[in-house]
Amino acid sequence: MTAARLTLPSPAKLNLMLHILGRREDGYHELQTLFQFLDYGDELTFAVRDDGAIQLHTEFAGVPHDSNLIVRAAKMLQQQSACALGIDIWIDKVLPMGGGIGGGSSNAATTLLGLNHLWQLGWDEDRLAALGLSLGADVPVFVRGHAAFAEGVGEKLTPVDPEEPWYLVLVPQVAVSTAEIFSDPLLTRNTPPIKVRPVPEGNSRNDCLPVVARRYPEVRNALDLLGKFTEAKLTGTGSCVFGGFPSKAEADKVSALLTETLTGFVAKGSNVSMLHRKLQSLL
Ligand SMILES: C[C@](O)(CO)[C@H](O)COP(=O)(O)OP(=O)(O)OC[C@H]1O[C@@H](n2ccc(N)nc2=O)[C@H](O)[C@@H]1O
Ligand SMILES: Nc1ncnc2c1ncn2[C@@H]1O[C@H](COP(=O)(O)OP(=O)(O)OP(=O)(O)O)[C@@H](O)[C@H]1O
Repeated sequence: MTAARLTLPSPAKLNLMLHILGRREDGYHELQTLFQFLDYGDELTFAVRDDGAIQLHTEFAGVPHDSNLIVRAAKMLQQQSACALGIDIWIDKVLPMGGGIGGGSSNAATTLLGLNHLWQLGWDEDRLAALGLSLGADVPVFVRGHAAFAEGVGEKLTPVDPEEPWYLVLVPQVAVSTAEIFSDPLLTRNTPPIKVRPVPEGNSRNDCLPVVARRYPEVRNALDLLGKFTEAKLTGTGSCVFGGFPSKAEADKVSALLTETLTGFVAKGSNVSMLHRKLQSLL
């Protein structure tokens, strides 16, 4: 019998590179990006209710429950599967919002996979990923749970296995709006598509970086600081900045230099998301 209560991780992601190829008629941008997970994230706890209600018990500053991706994912899955059960949800939120590390999208994916399990719906990954895409471009990769080269708006995924270094992720104290960056007239939108597979070395650029760095001095500072120790990169549309290190000790050493005004965390890169490792262990 399936347990009626479940705690699951909701990991962060990094975009190891991000190219913008063009803009579609609906305003969304065609991308090529490389996703890898971090062994670092939020934790969601779910408890089944039999009255059909969907209740999030943790308050989010600035995000009403009706627009929270956790609640939206749960309601959409309940509706589309015609499930009569409900759910109580709690979250231990550690991922910064508007940081480009996919917290909201990851929470939505953890909710979809957790409820599929607890409500015993038997939906396959294709169906859950398609539902996830309607909630956000980054949701499908979290549903699939494997590092991937992504195309389209992020939904055409090819699993890949890049190196898994330790990362130091800097968290500038500013939230960047993804929509605002994608609508900036100065954004580069005509990078030629990479046609060779696997993606050749040296394609580590993020096309959003010049626009984000121009708008946010906090992000510029973080890039300058980390750039003294390793190649410093922007994830997604920011605000987080990251760099890889061969060992935890080396990442920790740089992390120890951070001040109260610029914080960060050290985490291992992972090609199989910790959500999927946990779900696998339940089977
Ligand atoms: C930048 C990335 O984080 C890279 O992983 C993602 O592409 C963004 O994914 P996301 O946060 O799930 O984005 P969504 O919530 O789907 O979109 C937020 C807004 O960003 C813009 N947007 C997003 C993705 C994309 N490929 N093109 C866009 O133009 C759209 O204006 C959209 O209204
Ligand atoms: N469960 C949630 N967690 C975080 N943000 C949420 C959630 N639900 C809705 N949001 C909204 O989504 C916005 C983007 O949050 P998110 O944490 O996904 O940003 P991000 O890391 O920049 O994402 P991405 O890398 O996908 O662009 C938040 O500012 C918030 O308004």
